[in-house]
Amino acid sequence: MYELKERDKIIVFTGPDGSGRKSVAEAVGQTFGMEKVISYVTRPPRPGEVNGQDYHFITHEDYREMDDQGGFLESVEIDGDFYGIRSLDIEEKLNQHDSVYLILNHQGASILKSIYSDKVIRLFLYADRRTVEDREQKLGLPADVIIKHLSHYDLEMSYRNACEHSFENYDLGQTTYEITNTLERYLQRDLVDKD
Ligand SMILES: Nc1ncnc2c1ncn2[C@@H]1O[C@H](COP(=O)(O)OP(=O)(O)OP(=O)(O)O)[C@@H](O)[C@H]1O
Ligand SMILES: Nc1nc2c(ncn2[C@@H]2O[C@H](COP(=O)(O)O)[C@@H](O)[C@H]2O)c(=O)[nH]1
Repeated sequence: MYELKERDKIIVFTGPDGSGRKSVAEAVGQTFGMEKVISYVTRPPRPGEVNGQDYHFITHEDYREMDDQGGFLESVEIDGDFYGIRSLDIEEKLNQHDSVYLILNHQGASILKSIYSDKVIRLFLYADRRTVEDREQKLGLPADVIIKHLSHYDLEMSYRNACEHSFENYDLGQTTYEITNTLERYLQRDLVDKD
């Protein structure tokens, strides 16, 4: 396990699919100059997804090989595919920055918390089921993907109280503002509040 520095923080965005984790994480990441740790996944890319940006898309064989070599800090199976975060990626990014962010389901969030305890801040985002379904339809996700995502909705929602902070996300600007203020307390970058 990589030994974290005093100031290091790992920010985990979690919550149901379609709650807006990616949108908020990207905005907040830019504000704080935080880099995203990109997951490895065995599922094929969806239209518009870019290898190395959204995920590292790899074969089941390559994933198994990396896993056998102890390459993953956390690894989970979701709907028949494997998703994992490589230990080396966290190490390399934290060598360059004091904080990184990840977007994980509740299992991944829980594993990271159990490894790095108070270095991990879990931010739970949510919106009601109908809203996340509408968003995913507007985004053009295939129907079978939306059905899979919605099948996890209740379980992901039940993780809310375990997280350090939770935010309903209906107004993207407002959510981003609230999360920025919350993270500033941990990251202490002396951001000026212009509102
Ligand atoms: N507050 C909001 N109001 C309206 N649309 C939003 C809001 N937040 C996010 N969205 C939109 O909802 C869609 C899903 O958002 P996003 O991809 O950020 O969610 P996610 O939680 O990362 O889900 P997924 O894992 O399915 O990508 C995107 O089209 C995004 O632009
Ligand atoms: N525990 C982990 N969860 C991950 C990881 N990478 C992504 N995810 C989450 O999986 C679901 C499904 O994602 P999709 O892109 O296939 O729809 C979603 O909630 C992601 O946030 C990971 O490395 N570990």
